Amino acid sequence: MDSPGQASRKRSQSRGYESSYKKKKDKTPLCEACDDKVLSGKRLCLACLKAAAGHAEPDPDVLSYIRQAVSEGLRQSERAKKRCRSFSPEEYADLNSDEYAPPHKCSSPGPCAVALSCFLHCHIIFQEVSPLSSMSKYKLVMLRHGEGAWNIENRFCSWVDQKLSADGLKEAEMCGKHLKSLGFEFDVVFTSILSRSIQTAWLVLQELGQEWVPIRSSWRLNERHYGALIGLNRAELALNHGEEQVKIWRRSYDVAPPPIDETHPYYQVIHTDRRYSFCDTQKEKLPKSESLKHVLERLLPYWNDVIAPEIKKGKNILISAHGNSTRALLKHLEGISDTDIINISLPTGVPVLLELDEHLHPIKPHVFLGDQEAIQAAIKKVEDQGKVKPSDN
Ligand SMILES: O=C(O)[C@@H](COP(=O)(O)O)OP(=O)(O)O
Repeated sequence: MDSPGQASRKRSQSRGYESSYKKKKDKTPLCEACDDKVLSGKRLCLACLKAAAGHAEPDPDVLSYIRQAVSEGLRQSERAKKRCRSFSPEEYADLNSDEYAPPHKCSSPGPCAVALSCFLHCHIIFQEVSPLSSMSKYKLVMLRHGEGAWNIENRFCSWVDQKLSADGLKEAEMCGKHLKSLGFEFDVVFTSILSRSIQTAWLVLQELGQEWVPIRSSWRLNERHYGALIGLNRAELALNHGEEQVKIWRRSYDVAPPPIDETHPYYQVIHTDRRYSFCDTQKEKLPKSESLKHVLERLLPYWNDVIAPEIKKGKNILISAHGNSTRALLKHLEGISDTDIINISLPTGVPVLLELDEHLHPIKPHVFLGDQEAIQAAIKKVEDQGKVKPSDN
């Protein structure tokens, strides 16, 4: 007797992928990759889900289904995530999720294996089903600069032009070495106009032996303007305003901190800085405080008009920017929801790889390159910056 996987393989092979994919549009309760019964409210039967996750030998038809579902799922991320959350505990148990614990912090409220049905947040499907990688047309590497002097002091640095710390210099060099070991070659590097992002780009290119690669800098890739919070210590703010408020200021999508005004100790330093005289926006119109939404709004024209066309020409791009400008771009490209973006923090000096199809839609979730355990620890450290220090209690 055929196993469920074999049965589904035979059925989908005899029928062809096209017809099974069309079923999705008819909203039939059958598996979208074969004719088997689906798990309640799911798009695939258990056999196909397992095959997709690498539990069983992947079926070419299932793979080709997943390829399309991935790009559609990413475009319709809100809908896909709702499905993900409706996975029942029995279904989850059946998928033997322990074995497939995610290598990253998944924002799904349940165990990450639930994401098997939404093709969005879980790396498993994408990492284990290797043929998917052949869909990648462009590889975009993004980077939060190496540690800056004020990162160590736990102060909001934002538009204050701090240089890299000694560790930050090492992080940038290590990042370059790592990218070299992976064989990356860049054609253009984009940075903000803040020194820490430019210095990081220099060091990365130096380690790669690609110093000749042009660097293009724009204020539109600058870190978020943190308004009146600039220069303040996050842990002290958490003590005075509560950790929740600090998290809202740092990670919410559409809440901007109070604006900076002329009485602020760093107002003159920032707003009379010569570099802002040559932006594509009048100096007076530059922000005095920004939410992540504002960052995305000022970054998008640069992405659409300058960066994306370079990628489409086939150039390999590195973006050496900041925690929040990178988060904004990731949110846009991956269709991350306003609520899920709250749970994403980026460590310093760690390259983030995003593989894109010809329309610049990601074909799988972003991946942090490097030692996953160390990266998770670094992310936690960034998150903890907004908490009260035990000794301050
Ligand atoms: O402005 C800053 O201090 C940090 C971000 O701070 P958080 O959003 O992590 O609090 O930006 P970056 O170091 O990436 O330039």
